[in-house]
Amino acid sequence: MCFSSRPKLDWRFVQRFCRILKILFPSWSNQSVRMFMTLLGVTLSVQLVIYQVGLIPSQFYVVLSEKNYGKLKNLVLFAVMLILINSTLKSLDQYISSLLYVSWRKSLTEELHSTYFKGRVYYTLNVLCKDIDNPDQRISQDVERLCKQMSTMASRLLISPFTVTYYTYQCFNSAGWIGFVSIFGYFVVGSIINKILIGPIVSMLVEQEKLEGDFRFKHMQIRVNAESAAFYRAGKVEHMRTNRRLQMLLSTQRSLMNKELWLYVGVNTFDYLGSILSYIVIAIPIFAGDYDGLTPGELSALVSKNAFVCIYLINCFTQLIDLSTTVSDVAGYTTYFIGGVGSGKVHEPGLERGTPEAQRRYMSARCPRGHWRRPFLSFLSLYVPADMAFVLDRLSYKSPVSEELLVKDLTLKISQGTHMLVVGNTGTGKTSLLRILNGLWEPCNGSVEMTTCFGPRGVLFLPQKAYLTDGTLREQVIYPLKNIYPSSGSIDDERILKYLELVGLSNLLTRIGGLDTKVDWNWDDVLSPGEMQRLCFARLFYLQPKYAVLDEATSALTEEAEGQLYKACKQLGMTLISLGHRSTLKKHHDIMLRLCGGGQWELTKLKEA
Ligand SMILES: Nc1ncnc2c1ncn2[C@@H]1O[C@H](COP(=O)(O)OP(=O)(O)OP(=O)(O)O)[C@@H](O)[C@H]1O
Repeated sequence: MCFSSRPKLDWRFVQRFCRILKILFPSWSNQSVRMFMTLLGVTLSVQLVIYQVGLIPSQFYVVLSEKNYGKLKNLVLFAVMLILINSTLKSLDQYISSLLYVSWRKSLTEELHSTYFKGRVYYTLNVLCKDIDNPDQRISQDVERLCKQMSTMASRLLISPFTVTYYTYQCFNSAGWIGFVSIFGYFVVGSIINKILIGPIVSMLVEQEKLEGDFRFKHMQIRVNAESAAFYRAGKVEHMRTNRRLQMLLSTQRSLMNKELWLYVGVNTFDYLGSILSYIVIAIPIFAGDYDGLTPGELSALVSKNAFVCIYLINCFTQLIDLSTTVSDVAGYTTYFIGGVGSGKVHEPGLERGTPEAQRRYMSARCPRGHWRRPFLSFLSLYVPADMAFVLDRLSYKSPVSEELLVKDLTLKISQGTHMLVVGNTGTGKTSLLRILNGLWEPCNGSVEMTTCFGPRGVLFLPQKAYLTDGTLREQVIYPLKNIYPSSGSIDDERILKYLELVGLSNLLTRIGGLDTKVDWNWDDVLSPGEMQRLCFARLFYLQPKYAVLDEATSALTEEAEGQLYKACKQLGMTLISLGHRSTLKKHHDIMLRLCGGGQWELTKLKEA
């Protein structure tokens, strides 16, 4: 599922929001539910205390007009006590809200992570499906904002029906039905104006979020490629380009602020008119003579109480309006992303083939040897012998953005012991063939079947860009395994050291200070491209797959080093499928697949069997 339209407040939105609620409250016994219930209790108590605090000024009017010293003393003590209780409860409310925020952020982010890293969703979202901008920002920043907003607003929203009913009743008591109707009418008018003013702001907020992400991404791009940029002495151009992104962001922010100005005028007018309205609604029964029998002190107390009740009722309504703004602003887009991605229904080419069985096998790295294996994608009804890695049948494929076929009707079997070299001009689709074999892209026609598993003892891909993750040297070597072998395993240490030596990186160990030394640098910044490629080969030797697919994996090495590494691969029993431009690669392979462009290809023998 790729996202193609902007978020709307519709039925789909409600469904997605419910999905989020399910993640936040997975079961009744869940810690979040308990915390939320406590928060609800505390918020309710705060409301009760606030009501008492709100009545204090009116009581002061009475006591002061009576000049009663004894009552004044008691009232002061009562007021101080209420204020202490109020501040304690409010602080508790804030504290529980913060805890709830952390707990919700954990649940929501972990849920998103589990979908994002499932299969190859992260690849699909970042490379193939461009309809979601900056997924990283959605996961890190938007989730944070949504959880913060919800933890502060949710409990208040839930108790708002009670507070609204109670204060409506109080307002009706002191100012009659005119008071209640005027305030309700005022709220309706305020909401309509608010809705009109907020309309253009929502879409602009979404745009601003996108530009914010783009600006941050530009800085990240420079951070990751600082050395390359420095070689080009690209400071000036990068300065200009980064400033351009900043300008775009700031100009959107400025337009947003211009539009927000009218919203602020509306909101502030609404707030201050509300306080005057409270006096107008009490003025009506006073002028009508309903309270003629009251003393000036009692009348002041009534006006004060009525002002508090009316203003608080307006405040309750204002909170509801604020919440609708929050929902359409932050939650709108975030829910769109979280509800959509979190549902785990992002279309992912090849996932059917790789998941869940293949993924499990890939990560657990326990591929049985010497068995007949069931194909992942069963276009053949027969079982395929275990000495075969891929069966391609009239396979045609193209790039996702083009209609032109890169390769047409390719039929081929890749079997154990037959090393294959794939060559061809730039852009003829060599790496794309690997994407198809790996299930990252879908073929247009024909079929491709992987008849062995991913990972150790199956197939391992070394991509064109050597990828080093964060972590220790050991973690680089055992990648993508997580912790199959305990870090204290000495046998494992011996193997790792042996392979580091074999690829000519023993000095790295001395430099870093050990296999498990924690590093805080980015490996890409401290290793040369050749060292990175060598480290990837150490990884390959450590994992010892039956089939190694190498995409220009030796391009940064000398021919001599390349020869040594290929020899070591073969000694370890690997069958090689290589992509590359160097003619020296031919001698390490048995067959050669040449991609000629325009869908054409040819297969030739390099060595006699
Ligand atoms: N993610 C992508 N989205 C759209 N088009 C892509 C994507 N990746 C690659 N392409 C396009 O697909 C075509 C084949 O690319 P591929 O990477 O397979 O080339 P190649 O033969 O490996 O080239 P090289 O020898 O330079 O590595 C190219 O035209 C490329 O621009």
